[in-house]
Amino acid sequence: MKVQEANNFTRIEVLNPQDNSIIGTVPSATKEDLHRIIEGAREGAKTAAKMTVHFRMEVLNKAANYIAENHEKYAIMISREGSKTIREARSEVKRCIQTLKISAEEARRINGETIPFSQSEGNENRVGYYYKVPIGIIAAITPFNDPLNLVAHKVGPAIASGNAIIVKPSSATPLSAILLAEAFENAGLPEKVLSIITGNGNVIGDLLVSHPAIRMVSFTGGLETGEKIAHKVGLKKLSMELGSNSPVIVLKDADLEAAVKASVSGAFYAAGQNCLGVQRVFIEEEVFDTFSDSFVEMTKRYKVGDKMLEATDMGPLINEKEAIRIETWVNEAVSKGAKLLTGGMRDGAFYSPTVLTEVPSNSVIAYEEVFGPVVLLYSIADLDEAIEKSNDVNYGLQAGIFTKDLEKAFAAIHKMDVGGLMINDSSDFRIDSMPFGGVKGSGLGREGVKFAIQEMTEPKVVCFNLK
Ligand SMILES: NC(=O)c1ccc[n+]([C@@H]2O[C@H](COP(=O)([O-])OP(=O)(O)OC[C@H]3O[C@@H](n4cnc5c(N)ncnc54)[C@H](O)[C@@H]3O)[C@@H](O)[C@H]2O)c1
Repeated sequence: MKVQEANNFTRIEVLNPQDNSIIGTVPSATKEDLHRIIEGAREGAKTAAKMTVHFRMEVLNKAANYIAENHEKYAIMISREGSKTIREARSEVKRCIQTLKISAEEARRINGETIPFSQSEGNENRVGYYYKVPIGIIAAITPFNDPLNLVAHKVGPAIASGNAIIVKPSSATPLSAILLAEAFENAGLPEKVLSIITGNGNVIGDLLVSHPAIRMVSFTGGLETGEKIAHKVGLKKLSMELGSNSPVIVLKDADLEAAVKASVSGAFYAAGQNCLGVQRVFIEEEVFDTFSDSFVEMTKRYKVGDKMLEATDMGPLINEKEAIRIETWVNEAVSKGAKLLTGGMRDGAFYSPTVLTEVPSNSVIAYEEVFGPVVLLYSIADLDEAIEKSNDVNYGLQAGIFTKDLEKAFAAIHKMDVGGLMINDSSDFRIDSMPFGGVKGSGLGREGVKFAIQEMTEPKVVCFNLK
């Protein structure tokens, strides 16, 4: 399970986005390095398929326990190389431990069933069953924003189902993935079942996703990258966890205080660099002013600053380039007539929590994924208008609705084009065992351990002719 030892001497610097200090370096793999890793993974796949279920469970639990024992080391790494505050990083470590423990539990539930052959005339003398087999080698490509738990969401299910896996983490945050590999090494996972390859997606990406030895590509990242990869993979399984610009609907009968609190935290968690982050809030006009005033007041109380301080609520963007992109999008909306209620200030990679209203529909920020700390508030006449506007984008990951009216909640359940709808919670709600994924430009397939395992296995049919 060695982290790749690259043949070349080119290294990628991993920077702390807050001050651009160098935290470490990782190899920038070449295609030759990747060929070597894939050859190793072929052996790893044979080893993985032979691992008994109790051994897989033991390894997953041991890795989870190792992370729990070294909790703070993992949290500090997530926070230093990424953009999460130390408090946010600690909660990601907790979730990663959960993800691995759930993977251990699910390993024992990977089963098949008997097939009633006698339903088909002439087959009364046949008996048989199907069971689930691993698919072989999985390529996992992961983004920067949850650098530990999103990797665990691919590695945990892959090991639980007896597969080998090659992880290519984001070059901005590869060190947390390497620490995850350390936990598995410590837990006794055999060599080459898990490999980590670091490098530029544009250099090694095509080969990784199109290589015939890879039987599944499990990607989490942006829509544009996802589409590029989808064109390259060829005949293999594909799972795509992409972005969104998640809506939350607030009806006039809602508990407004709860709606404001959940929407603010859903919008600014990880400085808005969250695929489930609240981007668009549709508020019934009767309560718009009350909601908006309270939302802006709570936003103004957010403490932005040093990620490592306990008191900090929000850290920087992953780099200055991202902060500049967000600034440009906000300025474009304002130049087209949007009203800036608070925020809109940039300082290096930091961008202040920002609230906009009256955003014209032709502003980029109205329909693209902002992936930053910016929320758009809309006044709407009724639920129908909110649903129509929520659905009128190319994304559909998760959404939220705040109402006490069951009938209206069910109308939203039936009509919203999303992978998950949270009633009286923001779009940002997730636990690691629930099915997770989107429709439209938000993705293909589902994660959430049990569901990832389904994607990573194939049913194999066995049929006995007893005649
Ligand atoms: N749905 C989800 O579960 C989920 C979770 C987190 C993040 N995301 C999405 O991820 C995006 C932010 O992350 P990001 O900026 O790291 O995404 P990104 O698409 O820029 O990069 C994701 C990964 O793809 C790699 N990559 C880039 N070009 C490649 C290529 N040509 N071939 C193969 N790999 C390539 C990158 O190196 C990185 O490891 C947002 O859009 C966010 O919504 C989705």
